[in-house]
Amino acid sequence: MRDHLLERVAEMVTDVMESNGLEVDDFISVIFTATSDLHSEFPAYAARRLGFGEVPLICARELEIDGSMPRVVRMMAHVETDLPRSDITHVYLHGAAALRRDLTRVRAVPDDE
Ligand SMILES: O=C(O)C(=O)C[C@]1(C(=O)O)C=C[C@@H](O)C=C1
Repeated sequence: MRDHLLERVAEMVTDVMESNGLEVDDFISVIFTATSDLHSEFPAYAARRLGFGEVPLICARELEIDGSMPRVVRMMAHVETDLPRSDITHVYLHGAAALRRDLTRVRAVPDDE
């Protein structure tokens, strides 16, 4: 369970970086949220293992809204980039690909990949 969370968070952080041409030094800070059914590890630990040791990180609980998708880790990154907001790629992996089909620049990876 813990390994799965660490692996999936590392996949998310890496994909956000690759999809937006970002390096660790471009990150000002990152907020992770996890749904209240996730207990095995802090998502920030996965980021630290990728070299984010000097980037301010924090983990928080997602709101428990009735009917919302379980077992989701989200990240909001504050970054230095020359990309205009419209060119930022938002990454939704596995089951989370269903969350924001309205975004125009989204890189969604379905659950079976
Ligand atoms: O983007 C997501 O991950 C969503 O679930 C959508 C949404 C939103 O309505 O904008 C909902 C809850 C999250 O806290 C963040 C964003």
